[in-house]
Amino acid sequence: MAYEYALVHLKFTIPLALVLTLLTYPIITRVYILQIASLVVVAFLATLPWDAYLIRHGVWTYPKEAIFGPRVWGIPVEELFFFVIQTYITSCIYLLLNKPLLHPLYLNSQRNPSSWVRKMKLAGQVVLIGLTLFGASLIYAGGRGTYLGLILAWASPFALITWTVGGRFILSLPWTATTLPILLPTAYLWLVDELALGRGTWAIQSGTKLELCLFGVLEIEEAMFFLLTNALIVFGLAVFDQYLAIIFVFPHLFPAVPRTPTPLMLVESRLLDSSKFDQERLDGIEDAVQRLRRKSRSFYLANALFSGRLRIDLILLYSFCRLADDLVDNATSRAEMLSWTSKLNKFLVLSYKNNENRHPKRVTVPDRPQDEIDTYIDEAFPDFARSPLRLLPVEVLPSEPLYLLIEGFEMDSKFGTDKSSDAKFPITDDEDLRKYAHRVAGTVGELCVALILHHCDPNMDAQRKQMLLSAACHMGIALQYVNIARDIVVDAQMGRVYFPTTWLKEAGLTPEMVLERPYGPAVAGLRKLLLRKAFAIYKDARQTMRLIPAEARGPMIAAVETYMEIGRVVRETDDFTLREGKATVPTGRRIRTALRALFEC
Ligand SMILES: CC(C)=CCC/C(C)=C/CC/C(C)=C/CC/C(C)=C/[C@@H]1[C@@H](COP(=O)(O)OP(=O)(O)O)[C@]1(C)CC/C=C(\C)CC/C=C(\C)CCC=C(C)C
Repeated sequence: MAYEYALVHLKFTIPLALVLTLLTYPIITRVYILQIASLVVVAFLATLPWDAYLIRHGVWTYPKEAIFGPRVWGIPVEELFFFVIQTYITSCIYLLLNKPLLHPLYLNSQRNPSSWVRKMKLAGQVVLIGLTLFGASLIYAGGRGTYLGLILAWASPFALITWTVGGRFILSLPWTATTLPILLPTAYLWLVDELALGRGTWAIQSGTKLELCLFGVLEIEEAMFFLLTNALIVFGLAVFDQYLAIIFVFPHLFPAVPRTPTPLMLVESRLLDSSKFDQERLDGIEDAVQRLRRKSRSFYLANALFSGRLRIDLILLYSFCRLADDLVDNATSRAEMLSWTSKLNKFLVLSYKNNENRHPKRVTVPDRPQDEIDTYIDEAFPDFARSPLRLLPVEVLPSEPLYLLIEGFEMDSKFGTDKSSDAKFPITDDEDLRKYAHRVAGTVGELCVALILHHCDPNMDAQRKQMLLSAACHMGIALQYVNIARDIVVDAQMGRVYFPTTWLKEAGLTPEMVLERPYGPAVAGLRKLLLRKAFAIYKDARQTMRLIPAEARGPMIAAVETYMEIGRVVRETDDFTLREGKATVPTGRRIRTALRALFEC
């Protein structure tokens, strides 16, 4: 029996902790490890004296034969371990449920809280003050309310502090990010507690408890203990995430953020007046996330795997790329296409010419004077284009790939031009195809790597950096080939045929024939040829992804693999189905692909 309590850990808490470790391992970051570690220390120090008091006053008792002996301040080491493992379990569940969220999007409640948020925050404070006073009164009265009083009088003040500091943010998060990570571990630990109480592993001394059970032999006080302590853990993590979100999302407030924000930065973030928040930036990031969600399931899923400022900058880069591509694709004439590419080029010229000017302005507060670039954006672009342009992180992106990206769109503008010129189908041979793919996608890979290096390893040696940039460029080409292979029908409807004219000739086709009938055995053969090339390029570049800095490696591999899965689906899909338009990867397969990528990297 000496190991009865230890067996509770071996059977119930440690296995769950191991499973959660496996699940969170691919997405956990250094920042999050520090968050959990800090919380474990706080939980340990806050619980130790309280626990020792309960044991010294006989509220909690442990049969000698249930524990294997060593105690700290009279607390069995198995109990001390419980503080740690409960905090760890609840923290991992919180991480898994919060990872998909981009926490900066929930900062609006700091500056413009809804009346509901205000009222609920106040209500929470009133309830927690009430619980504290009620707990104190139960302790004062002594007797059967003692245990419940000790729980309430100890946990409620800590909950009141975290709720006061983070209540608006907590209330603005989805309930799946706050209530669920409280209830799931609480329910699990209720069951564990009920079993342990039933087996006599530990006991609550009669005369100190209300003799009420939630179910079975689970005392109401024990149920309240686990509910309140898990709420404390989640509130604490949410407060951390609130301050981290402020640090990561406002470069004008925190221009240089180390890979792990310092405690001083967290304090600065806490003391910041929310009037200094750049609301235009928050709204622009929200707009970018919606654009990502609407336009790319692959990259929307993958983006959730990234963290910190890198995640935000990748979303902003995507938003710019997608905006530029849509402006050109939605144009109704070549002249309009070229008008957009010309305006985008001028935007880049102004941004990079004024980069030094832009840089200070980009880091100033939102009421910055309209500068040359902002004025140009307002004059030359529609409303929906303004935030993707304004928020492009030009200060950390090389300009050349962006200019080449626009050149790629200029190649798109040649499709469908006047019948006489052969420019009607600008992809005449393999070289044109490769050049086009390099411009619209290889450049994107280079830009992604530039962001990764800036945020994760700014001092990477030149040779390794060059290897990454080259591989990223090739990987972008591979993804573009997949995109073309999938979108033959869709592209034909836009008057575009990306198969090189030389390929078509060899297959006995002309571009006009593909426009007329973008399916059938000959087209399927060309699609297979293009996918073979895509996977050959992918295979070479894929090896180099191991050089990506660790915290971005898994997520980036997941982004690439979920996109290449489109190519695998297209390879498996019969021509008739493809005729109906884009082949898509079922969400479950997409998620499995991303998880496999995360666990294999
Ligand atoms: C996680 C995250 C948010 C990543 C963002 C990646 C990014 C910035 C993508 C922008 C893609 C884009 C819209 C480019 C404009 C031109 C275009 C449309 C290119 C085609 C993309 C398709 O995007 P989307 O899914 O929105 O459109 P469809 O629904 O498919 O029509 C392309 C297929 C090219 C995409 C190319 C890349 C994302 C670069 C790939 C390379 C890397 C990520 C680098 C990998 C690193 C190494 C070392 C190999």
